[in-house]
Amino acid sequence: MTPTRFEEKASMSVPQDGRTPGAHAATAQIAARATDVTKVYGSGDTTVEALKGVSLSFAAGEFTAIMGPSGSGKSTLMHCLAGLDDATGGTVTIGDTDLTTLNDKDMTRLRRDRIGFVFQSYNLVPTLTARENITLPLDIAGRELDQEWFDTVIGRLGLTQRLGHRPSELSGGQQQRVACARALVGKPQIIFGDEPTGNLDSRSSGEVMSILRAAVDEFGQTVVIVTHDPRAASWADRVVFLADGRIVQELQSPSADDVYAYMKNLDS
Ligand SMILES: Nc1ncnc2c1ncn2[C@@H]1O[C@H](COP(=O)(O)OP(=O)(O)OP(=O)(O)O)[C@@H](O)[C@H]1O
Repeated sequence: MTPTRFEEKASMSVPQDGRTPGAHAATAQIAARATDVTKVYGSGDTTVEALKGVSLSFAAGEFTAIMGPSGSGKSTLMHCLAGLDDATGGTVTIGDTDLTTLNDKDMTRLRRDRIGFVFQSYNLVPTLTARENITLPLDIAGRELDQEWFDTVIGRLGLTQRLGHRPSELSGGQQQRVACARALVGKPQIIFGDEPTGNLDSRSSGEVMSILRAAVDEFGQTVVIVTHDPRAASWADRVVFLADGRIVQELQSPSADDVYAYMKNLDS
């Protein structure tokens, strides 16, 4: 991503938590960083080296897609970045916070307050309405809802008429939009998506990707997703490819065809 493009995006972003777009561009350059991250599962004969020294930075206001063959370490990397799993070696930072220094309580608080998640399986609470699902993380944290921001997000996601519905009364695409709203309303520094379009048809998939794109372009957030879908990846500013636990390539603003061609190359 060129600096010009970043500055353009930062100037369009909505101020958050008192930050101005200018300050966003000037100070919050790196939203997350992995430095020489390793991850080993098991021991002895069953040892699996899932990550073999991954170093990667995520600029604030940037949209990154992580791709690679099955078993290449994508989910492991995302889980380590998001504090859902511990790295075996190396460091992971969210903003200025080194995750390896946090105890369980502080880690839970960081995940709750500074990270948004969108999962393939939506992870909505079936007994709660869409509105209750969206505000649940804030309710648990005892944080006040920013009603204006809530209305902006809900309007942008086309959920205004669906807030009273339970997940079973919503389509898959609508459920994933509720999950996106849940990730956005708390204004987290960074949103992680683990195959957020994995269960969706191409239309719903496009809707969800356009929302994540808007989270970056209009709301100034940072988004990192894991995906197998070249079309989904083409919404990102850059696509990072993993193979066998290592980063093997990065493409800047690729088309779906570029991504597809590189994946074929990687498979062969
Ligand atoms: N809990 C675990 N215990 C042991 N091995 C694991 C565990 N989780 C992942 N692995 C192994 O680590 C490697 C990387 O797995 P990971 O799920 O990160 O890959 P991935 O690229 O996300 O794959 P996929 O695209 O199939 O979801 C694989 O060899 C996998 O079998």
